[in-house]
Amino acid sequence: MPLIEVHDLQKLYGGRTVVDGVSFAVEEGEVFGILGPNGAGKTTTVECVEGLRTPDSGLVRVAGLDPVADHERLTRILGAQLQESELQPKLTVREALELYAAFYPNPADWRPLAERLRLTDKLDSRFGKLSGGQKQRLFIALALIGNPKVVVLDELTTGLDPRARRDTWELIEDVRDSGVTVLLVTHFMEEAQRLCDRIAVIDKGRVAALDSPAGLISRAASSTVMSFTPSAPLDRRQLAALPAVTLVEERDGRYTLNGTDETVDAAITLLARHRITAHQLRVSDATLDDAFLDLTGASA
Ligand SMILES: Nc1ncnc2c1ncn2[C@@H]1O[C@H](COP(=O)(O)OP(=O)(O)OP(=O)(O)O)[C@@H](O)[C@H]1O
Repeated sequence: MPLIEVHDLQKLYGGRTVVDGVSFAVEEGEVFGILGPNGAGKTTTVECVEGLRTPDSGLVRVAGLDPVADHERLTRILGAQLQESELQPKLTVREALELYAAFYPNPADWRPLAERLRLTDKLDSRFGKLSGGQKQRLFIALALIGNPKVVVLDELTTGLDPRARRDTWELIEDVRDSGVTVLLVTHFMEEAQRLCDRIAVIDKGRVAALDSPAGLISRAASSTVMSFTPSAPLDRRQLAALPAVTLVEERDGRYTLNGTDETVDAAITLLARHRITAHQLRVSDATLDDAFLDLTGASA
C-alpha cells in the first residue's frame, strides 16, 4: 500500500479551480518531488496532504489516515515545515528545538540535528534576529524533530546559500536512507534531479507528467541543446520552422536551440545554405530544466 495516496484531488478558491484532478501515490521510503510553475497548485496539493486544507473532492490518505478527520494522529507521523508566522520572534533557537521536541512521543536528539544544519552557534539567538537562511534551516530541523515517518518540505532550500543548500541535500539523503518518506515541493531542477526518485510535474492544477527524473528527460521532446553565435544576421523563424527544433531563444545575438538528436545537423545545414558559420558552438544533452520547459510550455 502506498504511504501517501492522492486520488482525483480538486480544490477551488472562490469558485476558481486551482487543483483539478491531481492523482499520485508515494511509496514508503521514496523521495517524491512536486515540480511546477508559479501558481500551478503545488502548495495547495501538499497542504491537502498535511491536512491544512480540506479538499473539495477526491481522496487523500497518509498511512491510511484522512489528513483532515485524523489530523491529531497524522501530526504524530508527519513532519512539515512551519511558516514564518508560526514561531514567536522572541523564542531562541534552543527553546524552539526543545519546545517542538516535547510535542512528540519519540523525538530526535536535537543537538546533532542542529549541528548538521549549522545552527549550533545560533542556539541562543532569537528567532526574529536570524537571517532568512538560518530561519529556513531551523524550519527544516523542526520538521524532522519528531522523527516523522513522512516529511513534507515546501521550497526546502529557497533562500539558502549554495553551501547550505548542499548540506541540506545531504541531510535529506540521510533522512531518506533512514527510511523516511519525503514529499518535496521545489523550483530547483538540480535539487529535484539529485534528490527525487520520482517527480510529478504539475501545471495549471493538473499532473502534466509523472516519472523518474531520467524518465522525464527522455520523454520530453528535446534531447539536445545547441547554442552558437551566427557569423551573420539570421532569421529566427527559419530555425523555429525546422522539424527537429522545439524551442529557439536568442539573447544578444547568441542562439540556443532545443530539439531532437537531429537538431545539430538540421541547423548547420540551414546555416550553410545561407553561408553562415556557427561560432562558439556548444552542444549538450537536455537536462531536467529542458524537460520541464517542454512539459509546462507557455505557463513556465
Ligand atoms: N487561500 C487562498 N485563497 C485564494 N486563492 C489562493 C489561496 N491560496 C492559493 N491561492 C491561489 O491558488 C493558485 C495555486 O496556488 P499554490 O500556492 O497552490 O501554487 P504553487 O504551485 O504552490 O505556486 P508557487 O510556486 O508560486 O508557490 C494560485 O493562483 C494562488 O493565487
